[in-house]
Amino acid sequence: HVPDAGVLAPLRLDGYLSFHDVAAAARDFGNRCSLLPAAVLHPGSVADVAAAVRRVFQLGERSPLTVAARGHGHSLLGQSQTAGGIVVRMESLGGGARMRVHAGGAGADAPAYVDAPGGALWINVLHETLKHGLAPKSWTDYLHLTVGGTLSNAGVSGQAFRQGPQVSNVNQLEIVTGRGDVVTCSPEENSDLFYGALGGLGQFGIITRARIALEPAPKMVRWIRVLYSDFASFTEDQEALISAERTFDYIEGFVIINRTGILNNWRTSFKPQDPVQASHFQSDGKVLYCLEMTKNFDPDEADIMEQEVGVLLSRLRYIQSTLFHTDVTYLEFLDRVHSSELKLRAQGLWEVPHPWLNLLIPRSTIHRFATEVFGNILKDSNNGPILLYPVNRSKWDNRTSVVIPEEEIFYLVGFLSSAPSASGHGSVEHAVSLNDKIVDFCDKAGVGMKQYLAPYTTQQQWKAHFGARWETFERRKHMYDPLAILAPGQRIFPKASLPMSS
Ligand SMILES: Cc1cc2nc3c(=O)[nH]c(=O)nc-3n(C[C@H](O)[C@H](O)[C@H](O)COP(=O)(O)OP(=O)(O)OC[C@H]3O[C@@H](n4cnc5c(N)ncnc54)[C@H](O)[C@@H]3O)c2cc1C
Repeated sequence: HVPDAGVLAPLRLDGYLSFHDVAAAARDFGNRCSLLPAAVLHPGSVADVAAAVRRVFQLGERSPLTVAARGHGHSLLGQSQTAGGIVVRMESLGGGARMRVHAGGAGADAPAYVDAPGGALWINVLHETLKHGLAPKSWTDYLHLTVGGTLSNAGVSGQAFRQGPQVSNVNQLEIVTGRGDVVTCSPEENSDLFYGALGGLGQFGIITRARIALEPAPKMVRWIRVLYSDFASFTEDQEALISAERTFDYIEGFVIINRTGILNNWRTSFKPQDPVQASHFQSDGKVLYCLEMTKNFDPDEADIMEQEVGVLLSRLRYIQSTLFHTDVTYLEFLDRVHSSELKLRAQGLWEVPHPWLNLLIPRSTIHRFATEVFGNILKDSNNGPILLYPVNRSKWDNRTSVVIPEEEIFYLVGFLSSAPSASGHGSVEHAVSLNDKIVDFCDKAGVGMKQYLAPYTTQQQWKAHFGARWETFERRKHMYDPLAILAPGQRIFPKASLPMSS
């Protein structure tokens, strides 16, 4: 049943409604789910977004129409799609011309920020702010994602241990609610909606603008990798680094099980002496752990950076012959995954299915988790990079909708699998069966895991995910999107007349 999006036709829009590109809006990065919308709205203004949502709201609960904001469509399982509804192409409002950089003044009273459209790609926010010598503080590993898309999840990368996730670095939002109202919100004004929308999986409104905190942009980056064969030393060093006062500016880590093939190494453009490809280092088939760090520096003060890095490295217990580093610009470092994307695209390997699994594991159970997962479940193979790095809970604002483990330190563990073949080890089925084993282990062993970018398909699962926070999440839904019009692809609140799809 395809509902009639023609009900939007009488609207006077600054942009336009299209019907020919519905197939493209039924795809995402996960490439495992395809829900065909009735139409795609290319908004020319925030008023267009509000008018479309308001119209659907006015149709009432008997109308099956829903509205899905689509960022860059980098969801994994249809989260930015809608079956038979309206997809709002947020990138139409994402251009640099709509960005406003406020350079701020001296002192803490006038901090710098940028007002960026919800549909702006982070790479474009970076380009725009760099013109003023400024940059956002917290990132994702990949910048071709939208502001509204990552803020609806959390936005986590190697800066989060110090700066918090991206949702901790926003001062104000402009939101179109599920009633079609345009609301400005911040910690001081409409704070319930502000915190609800951050990590809110698009459930309470469409973010049309975000005020993002800025800092002076670093010029250069010393980018360092070292290897460990011992998991305990690897994680102890990571934890010591994220807890220290004077430390690196970015700290991540990854697990190296299978060192061959572009699909296992796509995540980075780290060039000069990539340890992942360093053939001279023999590990006898053992699992290796790579600690990745950066130190920002001004080329005029490279000596100071060298000294500081030397002191920091001297406290670590990595395998001494495996220290690799390179110096790149801040922009090159932040945009590092994009060059790999281009290589994969050239080989047709970017559009393959991506059965990713992202977990947040408390510090107290990370060893048990690693023993089972890397020693047993994934002993011989993996289908893509595996990230593993700690962050501190105190940097996450617990008033947002983001769900994280209870402990002060927890790990982000990302299994970024690709499934290039229809059967065998490279298939979706194989990757999903490994993911299921990992999740199953976590449940049975009481690991205290929470999923990030969770692909749950029933409200029961979501209730378990939110735990004690479910009541607040549900209350906010009734308040801001009472007809459950928005982001139906998250499968949290089915619109009354629509069956829950999986
Ligand atoms: C290669 C790659 C690397 C990644 N690296 C990281 C990483 O390092 N850290 C990290 O945290 N995440 C990472 N992600 C995940 C990323 O945060 C999610 O894919 C997220 O969905 C953002 O993608 P998007 O902007 O394309 O949004 P979409 O996938 O289009 O949308 C995501 C969800 O948000 C909703 N939405 C979209 N725009 C808005 C808006 N303006 N207002 C309200 N709701 C909206 C959609 O309806 C959907 O439910 C990565 C993803 C990929 C593909």
